[in-house]
Amino acid sequence: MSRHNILAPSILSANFNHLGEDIQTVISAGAEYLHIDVMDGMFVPSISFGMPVIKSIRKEQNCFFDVHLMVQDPGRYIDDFVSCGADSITVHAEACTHLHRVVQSIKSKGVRAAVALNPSTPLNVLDYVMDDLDMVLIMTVNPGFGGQSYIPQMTEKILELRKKIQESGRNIDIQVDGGVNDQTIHTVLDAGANILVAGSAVFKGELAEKVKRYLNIMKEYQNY
Ligand SMILES: O=C(CO)[C@H](O)[C@H](O)COP(=O)(O)O
Ligand SMILES: [Co+2]
Repeated sequence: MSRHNILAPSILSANFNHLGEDIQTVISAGAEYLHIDVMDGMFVPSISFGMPVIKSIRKEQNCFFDVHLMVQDPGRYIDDFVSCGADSITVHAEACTHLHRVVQSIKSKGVRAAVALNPSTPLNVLDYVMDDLDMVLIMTVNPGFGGQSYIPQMTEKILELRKKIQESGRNIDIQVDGGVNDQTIHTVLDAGANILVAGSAVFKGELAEKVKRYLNIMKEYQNY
């Protein structure tokens, strides 16, 4: 079966002194998604950035904005993130009291809907929303910071999710986020992930070279 693999560099690890140029570099090198991490200091300990920053990037960028909301009760902000340019919105199952309602709200705005699961959250919390999802995000670190190490037990979770999706005949992307780098990229692709977030591995290196190298690796897994 043919699989569309996508690289999603996370700007959390970018140098904000020249953010616009660096985004252009990774997109020109072939990255299809730009991963945008919003943190509220409540759901996760850290605070990153919000709507004004995203709006400002959107003024100069047409690429696909993959917005990862690490925000408590994200249903309050769906309209705002759609208006500032999100193409896909990911909410955490753990942050939503009414997950089904929030997913419906994202879909009703005509953008892609995704749910993220923390490492300790089981896959079955998705059972009754799966039909409405375009993507599931398996967190391979505990959310909140860039530059953490991949949690090895998450490989089994990715495998299990890929099996579930295949058996159901659904067309849902599996995204992984956290600790994707030279050492772990083959592991997550082998397990069945097809959208790879990479923050520090891309932005702390030679940007274009890293993106191209990862895209070449991902091509090897197209017919998985
Ligand atoms: O959601 C995130 C953190 O919660 C980031 O997307 C993630 O950490 C990317 O950074 P790295 O690739 O360096 O692990
Ligand atoms: Co993220």
